[in-house]
Amino acid sequence: MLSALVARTADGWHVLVRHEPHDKKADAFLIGPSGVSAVVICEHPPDDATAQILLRQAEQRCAGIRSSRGQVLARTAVHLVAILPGAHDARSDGLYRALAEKDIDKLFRRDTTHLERREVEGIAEQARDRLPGYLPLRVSTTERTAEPAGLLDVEDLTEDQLAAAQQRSFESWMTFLHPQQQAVVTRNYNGPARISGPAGTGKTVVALHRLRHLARRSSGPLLFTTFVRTLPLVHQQSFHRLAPELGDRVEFTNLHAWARGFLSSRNKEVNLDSRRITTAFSLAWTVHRESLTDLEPTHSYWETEIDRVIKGRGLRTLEDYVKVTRKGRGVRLDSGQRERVWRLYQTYQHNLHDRGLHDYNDVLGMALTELRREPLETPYAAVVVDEVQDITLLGLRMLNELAGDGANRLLLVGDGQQQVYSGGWRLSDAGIPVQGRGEILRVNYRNRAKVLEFAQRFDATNRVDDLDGAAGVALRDVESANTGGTTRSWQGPELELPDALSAALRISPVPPGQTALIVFKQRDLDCVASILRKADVPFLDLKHYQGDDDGKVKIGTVHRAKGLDFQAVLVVQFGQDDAGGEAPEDEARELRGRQHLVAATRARDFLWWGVVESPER
Ligand SMILES: Nc1ncnc2c1ncn2[C@@H]1O[C@H](COP(=O)(O)OP(=O)(O)OP(=O)(O)O)[C@@H](O)[C@H]1O
Repeated sequence: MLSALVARTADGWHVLVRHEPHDKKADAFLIGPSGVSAVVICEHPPDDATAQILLRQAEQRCAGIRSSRGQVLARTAVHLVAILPGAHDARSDGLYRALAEKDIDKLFRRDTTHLERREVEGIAEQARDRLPGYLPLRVSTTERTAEPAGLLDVEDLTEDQLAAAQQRSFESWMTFLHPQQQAVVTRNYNGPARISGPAGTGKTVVALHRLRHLARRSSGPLLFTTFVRTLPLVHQQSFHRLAPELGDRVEFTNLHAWARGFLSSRNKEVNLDSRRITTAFSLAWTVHRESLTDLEPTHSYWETEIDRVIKGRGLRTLEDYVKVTRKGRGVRLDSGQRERVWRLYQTYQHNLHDRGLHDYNDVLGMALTELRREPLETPYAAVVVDEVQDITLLGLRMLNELAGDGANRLLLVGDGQQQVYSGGWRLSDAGIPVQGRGEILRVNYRNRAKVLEFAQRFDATNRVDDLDGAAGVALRDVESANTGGTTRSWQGPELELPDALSAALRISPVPPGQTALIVFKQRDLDCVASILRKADVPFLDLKHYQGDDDGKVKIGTVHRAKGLDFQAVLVVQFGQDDAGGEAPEDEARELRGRQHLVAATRARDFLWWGVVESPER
């Protein structure tokens, strides 16, 4: 059995085998481009207590292994694998991956590799010192046949390949973490906790490792959720690679889908129809337009007021609305003016009710009420919320109720600087106390230096909030972990945009499948989609993106792109009125700055920024 593992050393894997068998220690350690695995070979699958001991031992033995960049081997990156020689089939149990002998090849699958050769060599060398009692075994190098699978020899690389190899190290987060990231992954929080920090500092990476850490120490389901529909699916793919043994124990779903599924499980009917909701609002606007246009003529400003302030904060009475601080809203309203807005809200509510409709806030409100009436039968061991800055206060209250009280149950991850919707709150407004349990990550790992420098120009000088009213860290103050990168700018009339985009795709060193084209409004998306179609460039709307590399350029608005990253990003900004142009100028400018910052920080290596001079279409 071990010989099957040792045979892989010809392909650049390292195997360290115990001198003497011991039922509470791993039989071998396997180190390769997929990371580090402690391997036990046993007739029967280990029970939980034994698996926990094996895992802890392996984690402790490997603790302190470092990468050449000074990162530490994540405790959560050590896998436990049980090989069952007699079994026909084996099921993973959450603590370890179980494999029948015939399935051993799964350990070496190329799609699980994420470390470069020098990183593997570095780990193996340090592991030898940390694993007394284990002997490194190798097949003789003369038996070496093929080039190591998934590994590259630096001397043999052309410049292009070298660039490609550098990209791959972006996945090393599956094995190596910054010491601060590592600390947050395993820290014990005696209540709700919060991770904030500027774009690209690894907040999601930490959240995924933490999920694995918590799953290893608990039973029952765990939940990862965000506001954006497709984001959880993309992160789910990464998580399955990080923690294949956990199968579906961690649920990845967006907030509203979760709420709807939950309500349906309680036989509560939800009637959510975006088109009809818009009509309900438009009809209300027709009635109240005259009383509000002197304050602000664009109806979407008031639509946002209802969505993010009145309903989003769960306000029930005019008295509450008069008292509330409308953080981030540009139009100041005295109590008489708020009364006028309230009437618009009441008519809108009336219209929804008449049509038997629910809007997005209603769904969250209903789920909150239902959870308060009767909590989940099987509570989540932990709830992790990503991109929390764009969730409404009502959504936060629901999540807090869902997670329940207790240590390590609720983790909120976000960055106030990346808020792409208007309206603001503090976590304490939702009754979520995080004092003493707030972490700020400060090292940007995603963006190459030139890209980061470009993105920092969108960093407003305003004070950055840590999501709870205290000072946070802005993108301009982030430490950069990468060098290099390329940025290009273009400005011209719309007529020349097709040629400019084609040229951008041509000069980009990155394949189309790793490239995203980001705009700021839905109508701009239609425009760039039509350009790509005419140029025969295959593309996929980010609405349907689930993390696969299908060779197509991904296109979408910044609202869809947030939380994601791509090797190359092309941004098309139409004129100066891109973001939330409906709001009064200060608010619009701030929102626009944040949206630009989010768009620019999606790029890892190559960023092209195009400004279309004439917005007329
Ligand atoms: N420890 C690490 N080692 C190597 N790369 C890392 C590490 N942590 C993060 N990264 C890289 O940085 C990228 C960004 O990480 P992540 O998405 O977790 O950041 P974020 O703070 O959530 O970003 P944003 O707020 O912009 O969505 C990852 O895709 C990964 O490539």
